[in-house]
Amino acid sequence: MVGQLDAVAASAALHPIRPPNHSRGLTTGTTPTGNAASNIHAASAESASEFLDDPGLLRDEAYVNGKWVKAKGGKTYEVTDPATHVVIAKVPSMGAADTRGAIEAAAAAWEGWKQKTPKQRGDVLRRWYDLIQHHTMDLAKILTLENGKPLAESRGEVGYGASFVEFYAEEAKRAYGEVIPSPIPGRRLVTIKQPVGVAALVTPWNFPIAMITRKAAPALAAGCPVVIKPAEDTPLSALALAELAERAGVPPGILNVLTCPREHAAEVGLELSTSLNVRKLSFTGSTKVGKILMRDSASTVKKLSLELGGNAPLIVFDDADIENAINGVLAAKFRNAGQTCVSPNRLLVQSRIYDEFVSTLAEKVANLQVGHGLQPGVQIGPLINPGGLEKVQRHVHDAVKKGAQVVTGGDLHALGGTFFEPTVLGDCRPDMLVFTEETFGPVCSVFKFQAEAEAIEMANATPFGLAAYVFAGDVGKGWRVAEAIEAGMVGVNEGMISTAVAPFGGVKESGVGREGAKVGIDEYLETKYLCLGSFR
Ligand SMILES: NC(=O)c1ccc[n+]([C@@H]2O[C@H](COP(=O)([O-])OP(=O)(O)OC[C@H]3O[C@@H](n4cnc5c(N)ncnc54)[C@H](O)[C@@H]3O)[C@@H](O)[C@H]2O)c1
Ligand SMILES: O=CCCC(=O)O
Repeated sequence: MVGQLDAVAASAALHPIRPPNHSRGLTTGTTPTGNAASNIHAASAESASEFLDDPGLLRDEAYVNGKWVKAKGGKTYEVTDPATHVVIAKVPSMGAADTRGAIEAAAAAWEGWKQKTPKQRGDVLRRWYDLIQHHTMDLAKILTLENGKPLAESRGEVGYGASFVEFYAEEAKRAYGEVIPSPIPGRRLVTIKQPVGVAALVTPWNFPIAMITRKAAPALAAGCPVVIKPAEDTPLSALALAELAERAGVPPGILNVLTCPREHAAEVGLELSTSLNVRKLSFTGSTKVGKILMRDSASTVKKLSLELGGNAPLIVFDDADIENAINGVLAAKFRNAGQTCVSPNRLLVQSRIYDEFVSTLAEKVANLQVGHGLQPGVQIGPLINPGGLEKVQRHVHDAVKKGAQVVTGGDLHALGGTFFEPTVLGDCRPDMLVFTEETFGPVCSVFKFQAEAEAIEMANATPFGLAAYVFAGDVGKGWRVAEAIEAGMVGVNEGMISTAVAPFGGVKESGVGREGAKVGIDEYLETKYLCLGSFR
């Protein structure tokens, strides 16, 4: 089946980096240096069968109703390695008609899945979890190949993604209802939880495994079939997950994966959001697309979860443990080269420690190793695509033009392509794009503040409210500021806050609903109230 895919997948990792044409001339400094990274020979394998322990995980067809299928029109589109721009696979270019087919399959399969006991569904999820864990290394390689993040990070993401499957395998059994004391004699009032129905899951490229499992695991546990539309850049991780779901015994029609290029995303999204058969839509991605899906879903009044963009503040008070704060920044900011929705976007540092903080941070940032994610020791991979690079360049350019100081980095990396230098910008101000928009790249923008109230005001001066971070020696102050910040999640003296057992989500234009934790399964359940009369 894999055929040609074997060769391209492996050769991608052996290919020199080439700059995308339109990355030239966008920065204030040097332009890409062509194949300066021609020393990248990250994979020693000659073919995917050597590259992967289990080549069967590399699928180049979509998965609908328990079958591996092509697009109805027979067309495909190319998936590329963002580090080399080499084509690593061609997958079905699906559209509205394919989407309708997948929704119908899911709707038809629903009854059988709903009728299984929660324990039976949990057992299937447990097998899926075991398989994901068993194939960690292969899944991580596929992830790095299509997303670009360092292999160690990909392994971390596979573990993180698997933890949602494990959590909801257990949680399936705990979808409890309630017995409500009746205010009227002779009645008994109870609630039961029931699966909402077919769930459409639209996911981004930055965490191609974890963003799927964070949605699919609670949906399946609750008794909902899913139709997954992964991001166009990273369909291979989704297809590998579907392969493992099939092996785990997920019945036909219960988990479907549609692949489509960016130009078909709107028609697929419209079909998912307007279909009467789809009763739940869960989306992770930009606020712009989230608003479109929210608007279109109104026509069928769907249950919605939206995990959208952020613009996280990270506040460092002058009594903070500076080393801990810098480690927090490094951990939170540079995950996936800064392309993480909870990455701190605005570092707000109190004036007394500002200079020391900026110079120590810049020293560490300058030492981060940039390269192909499959190369040992690499800490920062490429940006996902030329569009992502252009945004980072535009933000840095705007900041410098308005008076920011480039303390380290600030330009395209010598590797060329979509690699950008890990950067620290000092003297940033609120009129800059780095303050008003999410940069989504390896850029630390540092702002100075004098007083606590000013820091809170700056932190909240955004329509977004996903994550925030506070570093303070005085725990009372850390708590007080955490309460005052408008965000769904706050790390206090901690930069790594994500875990399957805690609720993940935002306020304001960062979204609605929560994923993970025990509340995550409620997003796929309806509460039904039963009033039993005639009790004597
Ligand atoms: N809150 C979170 O949990 C979270 C997680 C990851 C990314 N994000 C946000 O996502 C953004 C970057 O990711 P992105 O570029 O993939 O976002 P995006 O919104 O462009 O794409 C996300 C998904 O939506 C699809 N899509 C695009 N247009 C669509 C349409 N009209 N209808 C239906 N689907 C459509 C894409 O194909 C992809 O699968 C950032 O703003 C980031 O903060 C948020
Ligand atoms: O980028 C979005 C998800 C990141 C996370 O779950 O920590």
